[in-house]
Amino acid sequence: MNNTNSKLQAIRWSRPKLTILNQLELPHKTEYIEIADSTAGHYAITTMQTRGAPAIAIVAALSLAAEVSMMGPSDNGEMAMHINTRLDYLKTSRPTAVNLFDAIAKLKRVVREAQGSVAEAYVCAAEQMLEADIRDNKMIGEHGARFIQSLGTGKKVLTHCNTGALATAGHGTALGIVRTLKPPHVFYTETRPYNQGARLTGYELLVEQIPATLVCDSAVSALLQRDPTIVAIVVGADRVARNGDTANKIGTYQLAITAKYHNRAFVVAAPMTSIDLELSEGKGVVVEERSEEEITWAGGRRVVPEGTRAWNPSFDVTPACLISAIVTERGVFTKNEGEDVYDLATQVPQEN
Ligand SMILES: CSC[C@H]1O[C@H](OP(=O)(O)O)[C@H](O)[C@@H]1O
Repeated sequence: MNNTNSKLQAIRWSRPKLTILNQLELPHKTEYIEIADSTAGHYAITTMQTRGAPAIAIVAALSLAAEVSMMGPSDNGEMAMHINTRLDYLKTSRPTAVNLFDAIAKLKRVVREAQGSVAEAYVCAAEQMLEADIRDNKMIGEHGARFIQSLGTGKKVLTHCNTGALATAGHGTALGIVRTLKPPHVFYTETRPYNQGARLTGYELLVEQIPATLVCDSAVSALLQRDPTIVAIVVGADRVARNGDTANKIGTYQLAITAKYHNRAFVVAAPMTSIDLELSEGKGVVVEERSEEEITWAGGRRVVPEGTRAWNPSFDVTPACLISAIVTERGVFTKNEGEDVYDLATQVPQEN
């Protein structure tokens, strides 16, 4: 149900059992761990055993679906109160990706409007999120591939972080465009300090047998200077504001700057679940800051002098003026002539 390649199923759901691929162990070990309830779901998200804006929302929703499925018959009122309390707890797992908050708001509405069993209504809604994400990603892949091809045939692209099947329910967003496009070559960044690129995107591209080269985050400007056939940088998103400002993995902003300087397209791939139409601009995004140890330790030991301090923001915000196009499942959106910002509330057709 989740995606075409079983090696790349980040999330496995067969009611009432949820298992996730422990991404802290990749690429050395392919280990699936069972998530039996919302406490385990919160832990898996906070520790980044599972990560990626869409995947975070889906694992949160399904972790509570697993819990609810095992609770047996209960009063609808009590079940609704339990579900809402646990959804509020899951909200505290990570602050930046809007997908989690969007999913929780939708699930609370399902509980409020349930006609029969609240538990059944909740579990069905959580299951539908898994299926919808794959559908959306396939559409993003189609729209995005066509857009990149319009920039010139047989061109190479560069991507950042991991936005593939390991960050979603399957196929992926920016890496979903790469999967659909199948460019002659893909460059991907390490994406320090968690190394989503080196460990996860590299793993996906090797499994899919797409020709690719890993580069350090710091090598991208030199690479664009050296290789004019890299036609676009394609990245994912954790939260896109109404004006197009985009919060994404740390390092994205400087990729957008160098893309602009080297006159290459800078493309954001974002399902509607990553677009926050209630946020007018990027200034309002809460950027998660993670532990210094994610930078100062590696392989279980300190790799810097004792006493080193580190700043470890997990995301940055790229201004809309640096973004050439925003690819969603509903189409590709560009800024109007002479405009430095988008108006996604009017540009993107709303769900009927
Ligand atoms: C389609 S994944 C979107 C987004 O999530 C990643 O962050 P993290 O690995 O910390 O969860 C990265 O920012 C991706 O671009």
